[in-house]
Amino acid sequence: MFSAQLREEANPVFEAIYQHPFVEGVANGQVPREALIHYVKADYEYLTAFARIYGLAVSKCETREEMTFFQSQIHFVLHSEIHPHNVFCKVAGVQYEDLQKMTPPPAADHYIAHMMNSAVQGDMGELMAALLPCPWTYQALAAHIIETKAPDQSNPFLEWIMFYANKEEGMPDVTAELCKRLDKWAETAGSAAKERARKAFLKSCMLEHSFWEMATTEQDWMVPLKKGAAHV
Ligand SMILES: Cc1ncc(CO)c(N)n1
Repeated sequence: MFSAQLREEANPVFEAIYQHPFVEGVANGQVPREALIHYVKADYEYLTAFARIYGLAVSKCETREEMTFFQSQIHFVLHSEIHPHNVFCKVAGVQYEDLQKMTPPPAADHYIAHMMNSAVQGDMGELMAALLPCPWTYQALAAHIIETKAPDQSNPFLEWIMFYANKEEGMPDVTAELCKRLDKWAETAGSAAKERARKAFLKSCMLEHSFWEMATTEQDWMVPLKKGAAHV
């Protein structure tokens, strides 16, 4: 299966994500407050972009069944994913509303631009391949935390972990859905198209890792502008 091949090739990136200090901090129930805040600020912008990209996906669908899937994902990103953000806000002791106006730092900006580019320039396979590491790496890292740490109520991130591990009632398995659709696409796609999808997938995996690093180091643009001014 195409998706299984991609997953195999990306394995070093998945392993690096499991070992990233931010992810280990979630596993151990301790992440620096500033890193949590930086993450939520950037991820709010990232998920807004993600919803737009799912909108572009809707515009490329051939069938209503596909449209229904992507529109349900828009709803998931805009509404359900508020929950894990609120878990981080609660631990950091901040109001979610106060974190909703960031200019995405370079790594987040790069990831957003890569997904947008794949959606605009690519076919449906490339688009899905660029989007897939988002649910897949989170589901995998959450499953890895459960397996290795068996977190309980003493971990303040427990609900975050359970959310992304897909342990909540009625949660759709987005990773499985996207894999199924990507594999179906790959059955008839040519080798050049599959190569573009492969590259888009691997780059998104790398950018997932960069995103954790961006949060941990509180990455920002190099030159500060006047306070409150947005970067271009
Ligand atoms: C950067 C990033 N990747 C994946 C997810 C999971 O949806 C998220 N919220 N943010």
